[in-house]
Amino acid sequence: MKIAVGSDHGGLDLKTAIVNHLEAQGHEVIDYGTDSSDSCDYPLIALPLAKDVAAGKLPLGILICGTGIGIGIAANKVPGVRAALCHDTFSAHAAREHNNANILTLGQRVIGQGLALEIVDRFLSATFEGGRHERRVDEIAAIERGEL
Ligand SMILES: O=C(CO)[C@H](O)[C@H](O)COP(=O)(O)O
Repeated sequence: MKIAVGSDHGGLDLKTAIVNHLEAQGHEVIDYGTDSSDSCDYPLIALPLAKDVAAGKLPLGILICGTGIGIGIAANKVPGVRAALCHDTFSAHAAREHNNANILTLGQRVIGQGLALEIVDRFLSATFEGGRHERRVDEIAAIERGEL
């Protein structure tokens, strides 16, 4: 699978671990930066990745900052993005199965690397269940379009 990955300085170490993990599994990783530990601004990392995921250029993305919160808030400003902050494996698969989340966000300063990699695996291996959940996701899209 082709997967978009990005982080600010607060998520760089975890991003590197996730990139290595995904490539070892045979995924193609598109890295949106950052590439150094210099301080940078997470909205500017989130935006290009979120736009590409929303446009369907990549099916799924992973964004990391210190908490996973700011970078997720920024990504969710892009219509069509459903970014989910998941720090447990149940939420990781439910985010795909129920919410059709297309971006996973993680906080490097919140959870350990081992759990983070398990969360990534559960997020990527889950699939959207549709049905009643599709109606709800469609309602979210209608809110974005100003129709609700
Ligand atoms: O978690 C984050 C946003 O939600 C950022 O990574 C965090 O705010 C960066 O903090 P600092 O500039 O002090 O390293």
